[in-house]
Amino acid sequence: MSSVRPLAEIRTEIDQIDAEILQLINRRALCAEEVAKTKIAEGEQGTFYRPDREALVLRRIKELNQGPLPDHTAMRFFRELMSACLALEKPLEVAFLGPEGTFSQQAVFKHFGSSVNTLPVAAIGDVFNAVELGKCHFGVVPVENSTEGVINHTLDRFLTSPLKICGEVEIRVHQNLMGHAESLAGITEIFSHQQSLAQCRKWLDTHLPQVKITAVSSNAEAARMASLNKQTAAIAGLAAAEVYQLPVLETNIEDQANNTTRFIVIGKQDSSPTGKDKTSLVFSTGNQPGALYRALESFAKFGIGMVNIESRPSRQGLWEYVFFIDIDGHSEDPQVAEALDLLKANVNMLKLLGSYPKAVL
Ligand SMILES: O=C(O)C(=O)C[C@]1(C(=O)O)C=C[C@@H](O)C=C1
Repeated sequence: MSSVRPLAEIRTEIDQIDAEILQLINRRALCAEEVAKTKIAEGEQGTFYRPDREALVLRRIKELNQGPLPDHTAMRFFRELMSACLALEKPLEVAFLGPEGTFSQQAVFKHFGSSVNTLPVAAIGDVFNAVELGKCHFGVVPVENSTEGVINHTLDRFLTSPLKICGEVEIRVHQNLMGHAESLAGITEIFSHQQSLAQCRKWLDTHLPQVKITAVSSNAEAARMASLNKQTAAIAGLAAAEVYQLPVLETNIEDQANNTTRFIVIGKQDSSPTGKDKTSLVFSTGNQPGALYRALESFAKFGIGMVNIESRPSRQGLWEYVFFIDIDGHSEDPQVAEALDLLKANVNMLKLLGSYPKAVL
C-alpha cells in the first residue's frame, strides 16, 4: 500500500497557499505604492528605481532560501515581483540595441524583469542618445564578450557621454544557425552581427567553408533578412528565431562553451554602496616612463582589486591612449575613496563612470 497523499487533498492545500501568496504579493505592492508617495514627498520622484536596494533584496532572498527551489529560481521570482512593484510606482522605459529578439533585449529583461517598456534602437550610440536626451530612463549596452573581448563602440562613447554606469548583467550567449533551407548544403549566404560571426569562426570554417558571410547591424536583423530568402541563413539567439518564425538548423554553434556577454546599465542616477560593488573609471597618463605603473600603484597601496583593464586610443593625439579600469568596491567606500584621490594626483585626466552593485542574477 502506498502512503502518498491523495491528489485532491494536495491540490486543496496548493489552492490555499496560492490565495495566501496572492494576498502577500498585493500587500507588498501596496508598500511599493506607499514608497512612491514617500519618495515624491521627499522630492526624490526622479529616482523610483534603486539598483542598490534591488541588489540587497535579491542577495537577502538568496541567503534566506532553504529550498527545495534553487537560489537562482527564488531570486528570479523576486526579480519579477520587484519589477511589477516598480511598474506600479512608475513604469520604466529602457533603450537597447534592437530590433526585438537581440541578446541586449534579453539582458534588459534579466536585469529589470519583464514589467518594463523597452525601446529598440539601431546602434549602440543611439542607446546613449536616447538616455541622454531623456527619451528613456535607462539604456543597456554590451561592453565585453568572453570570446571576442571589449565592445569598442561602448567604451569610446563613454569618453564624451555624461551618463553613469548603474548596473551590470551577464548573458550566457548561445549562437544558433536558422533559416528555411532544407539542409546546410542549401545555404549560399549567412548573415549575422560581426561579434557573433567571430564567436562562431571555427564552426563556420569547419561546416560551411564555401558560404558567403555577410555582417549586418544585429543578429535580429540577420534573422529578418534570412526569413526573406530560403537560400540564406542567420546566426542568432533563439529569441530571434521565434520572432521571425525561422526553423533552427543547428544549436549552440559558438566556439567556446561558456561564451558570455557582459552588459552595462547606463543612466543619470548614482547607486549607493551595497558592500559588493564595482567601480568603473577611465584615465589618461602622460607618456613618461612608469606613468601607468604609478597610476595602478594607487590601487595596490590601498589593497583594491582590479577586475579589468583596457586601453583605447584617446582620439586626441597620435598614439595617445586612455585606460578603462574596473575595480572592486564603491567610490564612497573609504579605502576606494583614498585610492581614487591618489590616482587623481598621478594622472592627467580621471573620469568616474560609476559605482554599481555586482551582478546578482
Ligand atoms: O525600496 C524601494 O525604494 C522601492 O521602490 C521598492 C522596490 C521593491 O519592490 O522592493 C521597487 C523598486 C526599487 O527599484 C527598489 C525596491
